Amino acid sequence: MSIPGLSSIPGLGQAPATATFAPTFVTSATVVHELQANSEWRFEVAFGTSIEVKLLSGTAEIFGTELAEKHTYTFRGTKAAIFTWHGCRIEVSGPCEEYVAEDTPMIPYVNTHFALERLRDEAKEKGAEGPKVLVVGPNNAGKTSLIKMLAAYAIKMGRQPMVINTDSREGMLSVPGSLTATPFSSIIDVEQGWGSSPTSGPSPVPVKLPLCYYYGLPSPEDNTSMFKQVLTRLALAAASRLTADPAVKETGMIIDTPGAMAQGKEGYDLISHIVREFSVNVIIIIGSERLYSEMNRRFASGTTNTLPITVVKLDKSGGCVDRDETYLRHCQEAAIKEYFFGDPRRTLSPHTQNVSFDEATIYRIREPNKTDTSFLPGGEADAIFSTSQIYDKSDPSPEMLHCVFAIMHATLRDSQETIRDASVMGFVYVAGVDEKKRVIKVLAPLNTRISDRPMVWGSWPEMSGSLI
Ligand SMILES: Nc1ncnc2c1ncn2[C@@H]1O[C@H](COP(=O)(O)OP(=O)(O)OP(=O)(O)O)[C@@H](O)[C@H]1O
Repeated sequence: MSIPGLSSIPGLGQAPATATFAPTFVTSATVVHELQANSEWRFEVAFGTSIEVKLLSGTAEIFGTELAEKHTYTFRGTKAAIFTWHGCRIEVSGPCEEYVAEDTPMIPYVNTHFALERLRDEAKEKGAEGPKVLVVGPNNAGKTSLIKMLAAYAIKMGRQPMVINTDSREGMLSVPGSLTATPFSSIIDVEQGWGSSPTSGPSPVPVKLPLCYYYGLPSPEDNTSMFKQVLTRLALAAASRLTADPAVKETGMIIDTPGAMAQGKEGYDLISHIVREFSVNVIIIIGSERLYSEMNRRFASGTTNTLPITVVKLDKSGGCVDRDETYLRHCQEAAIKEYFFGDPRRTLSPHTQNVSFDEATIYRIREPNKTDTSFLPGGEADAIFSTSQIYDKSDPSPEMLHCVFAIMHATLRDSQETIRDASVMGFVYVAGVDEKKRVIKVLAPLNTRISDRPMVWGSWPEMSGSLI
C-alpha cells in the first residue's frame, strides 16, 4: 500500500519519544524552526492578530493535512500544531505563543487510521458500509483534532469520509447551533479549520456541502428531547447520503461529540442514542479512563447491524489547550462573521432585507431544562412543556436585535415537528428592529425571499454585539 507522504512513516508501532518542551515565548520577528522527525511545533495566535507560516523544506502537516512547500499560510485566532514525520524547516513571522514538543500521540493515532483502512477495504470487498466511528471524550481532549486527522488521512488515500458534527457549541462548516453531516472529497482547509461551505464567490480550496439541521442551544442538556430528535433526523439524512454514494459508503462516518456527553448517566444515554441511530461500530474514547471503562461496560460485547462494536482508548495529546468562554465566544463570532462577510481571501456581500412584523413567522426554541417550573402546581409544568410544543411563536421585538435565525426548509403551514425535522436553508442576522415602522432588517447571504419560511430562533449562537 503506497500513500504519498504516509507510506514511509518511521517508527510505526514504536514507543513515542519522551517529552522535551522548550519554554513558551512570544515572538513577532521572522524565525526559522528546524523540526526533528516525529516532533511538532505548537502555536497559539490570539484573535485580532495573525502569523504567516511557510514550509521551507521537508514534509509537515496540520492535523493530518499536508502543507505545500513554499506556500504562505496565514493563521488568525488559532491554537494548533505543525507535525513532521521526517523533519522539516518552517519559517514563521508574526506574534504567537509557541514551543516544540517531541512527545506526541501521533503513532497510536496513525495506527488507528490504518486499522480503519482495513475495515474500509473489507467493506469495499463485501459491498458493505465502511466503519461508523464515534469519538467521545471530555472538553478539549482533542476529539475534533483527531477527527480532522483521521479524515485528512482518509482523504489522502482517495477516500470520502463523512464527518458528522453533533457539537452545537461549535459549528462545522456552518453557524454554531447547527448539527451537520459533510462528505469530504477534497482537502481540508488548514487555515480555516475545516474549510468553507458554498456561499458566493470562488474559493481556493473546494467548498464542502454540509447537510445541516438546527438545534439552536449550546448544550444537549438544554433540551435533551429536541437534541435527540434532531440527531435522529441527521442520522437518517446521513444514512441516505451514504447509500447514494459508493465512495462515501465504503469510507464510512466519523462522528464528533460535545464534551458534555462524556459524563453522567444522561451523557452516556445520549452516546447510546447516537450509537443506535448512526449504527456506530467503532467507539474511540480520548482522554478519560472512566469513560473508557463505562463505554466498555455498555458496548464492548454489543453489536450494531450484526457487526461487533469495537471500543478503543487513545491518549490525549499534551498539546491540547483549554479554551475558555471568551475564546469560544470569539470563535463563535468569527464563524458568524465569516458566514455573512467571508474571510480576508474571499469577501462576501450579504443582502439586506426588510421583513414586516406581519409577515415574519418566528419560532423561539423552548428550553425546558432551563426554565424554573418549581412554582407551578403538580402537572402544570409537564403541560407547559408538552412534547407537541417545541417552539413558542414570537412576535418581532427589540430582544431579537443581533440574533441569528435559521430559515428552515419548511412551509408556514407545517407542524412544529415538521419544522424541527426540516433541514436548514440558511441563516439570517437581525441587524435592526424598527417598532415604529414595524419592520425587522435582516442580513442574508443571498437575496432570497424568506418571509414565506419559518424562522427558528435559539439561544445559540449568542452574539454579544453588533456584527456590522
Ligand atoms: N497537538 C496539539 N498542539 C496544539 N494545539 C492542539 C493540539 N491538539 C489540539 N490542539 C488544540 O487544542 C484545542 C482543543 O482541541 P479539540 O478542539 O480537538 O478538542 P475537543 O475535544 O474537540 O474539544 P471540545 O469538546 O471542547 O470541542 C483546540 O484549539 C485544538 O486546536
